[in-house]
Amino acid sequence: MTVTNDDAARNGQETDSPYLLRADIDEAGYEPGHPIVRNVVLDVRPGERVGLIGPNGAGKSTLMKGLLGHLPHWKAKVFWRGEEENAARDNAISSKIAYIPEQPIVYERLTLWEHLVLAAASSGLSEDELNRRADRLLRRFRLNGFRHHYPVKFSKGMQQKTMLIVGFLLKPDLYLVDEPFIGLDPGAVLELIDALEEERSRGAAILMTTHVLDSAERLCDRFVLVHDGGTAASGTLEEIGRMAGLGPEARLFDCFHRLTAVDDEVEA
Ligand SMILES: Nc1ncnc2c1ncn2[C@@H]1O[C@H](COP(=O)(O)OP(=O)(O)OP(=O)(O)O)[C@@H](O)[C@H]1O
Repeated sequence: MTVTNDDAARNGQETDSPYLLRADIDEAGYEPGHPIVRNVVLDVRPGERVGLIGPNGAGKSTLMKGLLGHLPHWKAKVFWRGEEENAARDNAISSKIAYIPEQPIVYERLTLWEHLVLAAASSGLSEDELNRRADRLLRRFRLNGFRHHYPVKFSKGMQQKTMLIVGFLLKPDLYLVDEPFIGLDPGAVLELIDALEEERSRGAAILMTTHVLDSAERLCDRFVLVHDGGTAASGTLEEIGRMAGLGPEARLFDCFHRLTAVDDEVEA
């Protein structure tokens, strides 16, 4: 089933764009001729939280890699505040984005504090600002006692918190967050939701993938559902509920199942 609100808006001729980021993606994949997803529009306004959802293997992480300029096959027009990004400028928008990957990536020989110093240096953050922001984040995510420990020896959840702290430290315009909830303890999930809400009220936008649909429903203003190599639905929960034929009160979980239902019967 394919229902989308975006078809009329695919010409990319925007002026005075309300969007912080808008990507009209023709094809995204790992080799030419084998796109993983086609014809997807991803857009996010300042202060908006958009949930990118879809079944395993639908291409959510692939789309995020494309936005970051890390994908070998990427046929897309990307607009930042209405201005088209020049593909020749590699990673042109990545300096405005904090990417929090699904699999934590930590440097083997750096302590947690050294990770923060490195991130601060690469984005021109002053020492005072680093100390002030880092102190609050380390306390918030309960890693204050681990400043001088090596994240490579942390648990998965602690490594994930390290990635979150590095991302929040930089206060970017846009957060790309790939499956933030799995692996965090319940207290950390609440802190994450609060931290994202603080960032949203500052005007930062959030594009996140997740399978934790009750948290997504609570947090996100709008959703893009990727399935079968394209956009299966996009809009607010109310709009998606209507598209799924479930009405405006529908839960995201039920919409997801309705819109991604497999036609073929599973053989016994
Ligand atoms: N480095 C790669 N090279 C080739 N194919 C890849 C690579 N990474 C992912 N894929 C393929 O791209 C498809 C989409 O993968 P992707 O990780 O984007 O899915 P996803 O929607 O994020 O899934 P999940 O919900 O399981 O995290 C899958 O078929 C996967 O096998």
